[in-house]
Amino acid sequence: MTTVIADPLVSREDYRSAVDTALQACAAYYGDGTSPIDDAAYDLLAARIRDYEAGHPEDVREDSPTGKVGGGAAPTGDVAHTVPMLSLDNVFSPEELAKWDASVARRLGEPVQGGYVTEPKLDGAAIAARYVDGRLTQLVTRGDGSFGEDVSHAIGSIVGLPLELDSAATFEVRGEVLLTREQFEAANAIRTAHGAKVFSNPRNGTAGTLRAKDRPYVIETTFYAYGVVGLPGDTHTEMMAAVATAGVQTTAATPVGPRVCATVEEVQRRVDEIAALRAELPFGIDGVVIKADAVAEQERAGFATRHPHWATAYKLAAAVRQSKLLAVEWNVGRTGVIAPRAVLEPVEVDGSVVRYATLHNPKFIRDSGMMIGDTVMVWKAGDIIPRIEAPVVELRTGDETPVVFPESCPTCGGEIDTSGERWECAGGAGGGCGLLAALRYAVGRDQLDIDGLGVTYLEALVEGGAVSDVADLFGLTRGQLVDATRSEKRADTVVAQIEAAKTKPLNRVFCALGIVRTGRTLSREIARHFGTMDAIRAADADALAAVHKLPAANAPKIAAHIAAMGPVVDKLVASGLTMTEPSAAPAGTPGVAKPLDGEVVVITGGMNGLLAGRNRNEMNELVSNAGGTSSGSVSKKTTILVAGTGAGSKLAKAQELGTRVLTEQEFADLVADHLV
Ligand SMILES: NC(=O)c1ccc[n+]([C@@H]2O[C@H](COP(=O)([O-])OP(=O)(O)OC[C@H]3O[C@@H](n4cnc5c(N)ncnc54)[C@H](O)[C@@H]3O)[C@@H](O)[C@H]2O)c1
Ligand SMILES: [Zn+2]
Repeated sequence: MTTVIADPLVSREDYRSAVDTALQACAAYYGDGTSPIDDAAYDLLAARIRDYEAGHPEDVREDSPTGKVGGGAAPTGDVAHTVPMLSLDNVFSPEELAKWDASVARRLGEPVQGGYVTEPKLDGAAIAARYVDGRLTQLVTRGDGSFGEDVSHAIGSIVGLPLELDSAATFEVRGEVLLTREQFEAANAIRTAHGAKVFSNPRNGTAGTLRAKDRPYVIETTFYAYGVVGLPGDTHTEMMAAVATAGVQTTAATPVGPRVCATVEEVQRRVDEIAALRAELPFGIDGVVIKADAVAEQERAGFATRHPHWATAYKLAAAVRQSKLLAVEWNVGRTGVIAPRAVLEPVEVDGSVVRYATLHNPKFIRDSGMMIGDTVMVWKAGDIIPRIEAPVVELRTGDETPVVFPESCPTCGGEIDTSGERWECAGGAGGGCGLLAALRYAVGRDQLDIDGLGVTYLEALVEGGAVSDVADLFGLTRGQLVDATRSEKRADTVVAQIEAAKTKPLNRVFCALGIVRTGRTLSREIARHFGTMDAIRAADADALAAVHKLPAANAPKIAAHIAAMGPVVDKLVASGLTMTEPSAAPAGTPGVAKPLDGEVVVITGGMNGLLAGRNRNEMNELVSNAGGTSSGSVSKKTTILVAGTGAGSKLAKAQELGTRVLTEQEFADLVADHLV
């Protein structure tokens, strides 16, 4: 594909190559919707071609797109249209609108008497839907205006086009098939799940979807009627009302639905109104269509080859433009989410200059296959944040480079939690950029177990400023919790859970601090080793390195983080949390003998009876409290295997090695003193 020529065409070669480019663009645009150039680029190209042709009539190619529906290159089928399906003329300003109004008056020999009806110019694909005796029998694309393709395979997947009407009417309704913003999101999720390329914008997705056969999945689209052949009526308005009565969807119920205007000034006001509503609509529009309402006046005004004289499209600023992806920035939000943002070559979209677009999350970047240097289509969704979806791979030059993903938090340099779709800073636990992640961890079942505080509620508390570290959870009032959870009942649950959290042993409290390089197991070891929070805080790196299982290399980082958390710990102490470990065996003091001293225990299968409902971590905690060491896999070192229900390969292995096997009941008896 040659690139678009920005300068006027001077040579015959330039002209011929411009026509080739335009034809290829049209074939792709009306075909599977994958045109590599945006509408503004196409319109410029088409204007250059028109200008050249005006000055060089002898050079005009027969297949030139000028004056043809679909540029003469849209895929056409073999279904003849009952009445031609035409394109629309354009106006871009109040002056041009006034001129157009004057041209209609000239053709009529007097100003329009029946008024103009304004409708949204829906941005999808035109289609004719044929109802015979009340049943939807055939769908036909616009094609070249005279012949279209049969796309009846799409019947049943288009909202707004019922399979059967209430009456046995026979008529052909015309309108636009489109993907609403919601359907677009759903479509791309389905495409991603099937390993297919995401659609770059709703319009592209519609064209591709309509003509695609044999897809292993169904993509739902929406239809809005804007014309009808075969229903009686003296005005466009009356006929569209009849379409709606028959049960086919029109735009009447949308905020931008049809309105009859007596004067061209009134039309202009409605255009401005629709332009202002554009961003909030559930579907994309690229203009306002203005039609003489009276059928008699339409007939008198007549048709050009490509468009009717009695209608025009007032184009709004382009909502989809192409640009280049210059870089990807990674920003850490207040809740610790590390969000990618596209830096774009500045481009005007829907009337404003766009420099950045959202990229949602790392998975989105991977799924779209985007590279730095790629050409991308930029558009505005319902919100005003500009978006890009997929790169135009046809325009790659080979100089594109992969997007680089961060390996540490761009703000604090801490670790990144990449386990979810959204990446989060896991570095600054207890505050800073990882706050939300830290809080979620702290309230987890294996830490403070305040599971009534789901992420949404935590977010609300953080956003509202009520919580800025883990300790703040213990200062929350019932009122604040009612506000955050929007429920008295939920708030009471949380109040009780917060109260219960105060009785959790030191290992849980320590674990909730989210100290770097420590997890549940190490938190238990540390709590057991030191016995009290004071002793932990007094420990230096060397003292920490003496803890069982704690790698000496990590000790300095852990010590530093514990020190940094001092103020939070002070607040926790003040709130009355437990700062001692019941089963602690402080170094040097000979502990009381415990049932699992020296044992290496593997737990497998589901727990019942006295142990019912304990998850793996709680079982490990129990083993640890009873003096043993737990392990995840059976080896020669294993001394006890606890076989719960459904124990499988681990049990077989233990039997093979001659390891002592205990039932859950036997194990429960053994550690009975430590069951709480
Ligand atoms: N990017 C590309 O490669 C490329 C190629 C070809 C054309 N285009 C773009 O397509 C446009 C011209 O194409 P066109 O002739 O298909 O369409 P058009 O924009 O000139 O308008 C005609 C179409 O508008 C639609 N429409 C929506 N709402 C309507 C309503 N209420 N009443 C009547 N019609 C309504 C219908 O589908 C109808 O076929 C230009 O904007 C051009 O830039 C782009
Ligand atoms: Zn961070």
